[in-house]
Amino acid sequence: MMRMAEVKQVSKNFGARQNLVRALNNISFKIERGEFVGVMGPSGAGKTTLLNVMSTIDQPTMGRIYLAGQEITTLPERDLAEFRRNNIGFIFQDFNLLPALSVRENLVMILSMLRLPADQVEQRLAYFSERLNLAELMSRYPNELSMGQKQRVAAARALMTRPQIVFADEPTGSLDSKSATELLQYLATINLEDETTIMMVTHDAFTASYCNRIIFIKDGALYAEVVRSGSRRQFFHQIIDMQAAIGGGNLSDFKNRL
Ligand SMILES: Nc1ncnc2c1ncn2[C@@H]1O[C@H](COP(=O)(O)OP(=O)(O)OP(=O)(O)O)[C@@H](O)[C@H]1O
Repeated sequence: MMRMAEVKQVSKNFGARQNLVRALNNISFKIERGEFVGVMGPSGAGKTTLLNVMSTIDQPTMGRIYLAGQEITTLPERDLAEFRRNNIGFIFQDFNLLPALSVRENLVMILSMLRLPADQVEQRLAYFSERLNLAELMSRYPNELSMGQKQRVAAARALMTRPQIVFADEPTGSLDSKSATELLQYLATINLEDETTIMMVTHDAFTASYCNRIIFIKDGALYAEVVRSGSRRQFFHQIIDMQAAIGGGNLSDFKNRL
């Protein structure tokens, strides 16, 4: 297997002196090509920070990060923009759809940056429109979409460029359970069929059970890993058990208030 990502002794601090927050504390791990990795842990553990530094949105305070064999922590901004465009897909909570453009135009704009021939643009639009059930939404504008519909458009936009790695932050957070399951099945399919590597932050054990491996972080450091070996149902229960062990989740928040 080829290495898709490597995080080497990465730390990220916010603020200074008495306001210093160590969001990531000397964390190291690897992701192989084709893995579907979940990131879980209590609120404030550093999950989003980890996703941001790995996806080139933010810079670590210390340490090195490699994506697809390229060290991204030393790339100048100009090269980073191109690296991002060619290699990375983002499915984030604020959908970043351009309000003045229709859904179709939002999607075409992403593809036009890849300078694909027109027939391939149409082909990909058709493929993703069908996969993510967007046909009826194509001529609408973002403010005419529900949260779940926006999330589907955002997912299509992230996947259309056929990135090597997709970073997703709570990608099913705004979806009803049927749409959430569909999106997860779709992510699992492109992970299997296209060997797209996926790294996904989630609080939800059901969502996480679609991954092959879960990295649990606590206080900015690696706490444990759970690798799927049996059925998704068994994996789901392993994830629940680890969530209980790590604490600080919703359940313990609830208990603390009793
Ligand atoms: N821009 C920032 N400035 C200051 N502190 C920050 C900033 N971003 C994050 N932090 C702090 O860093 C720590 C890690 O935050 P992060 O958002 O990565 O956690 P998380 O695990 O994603 O949490 P949640 O599950 O609640 O979304 C927290 O203590 C947070 O308050």
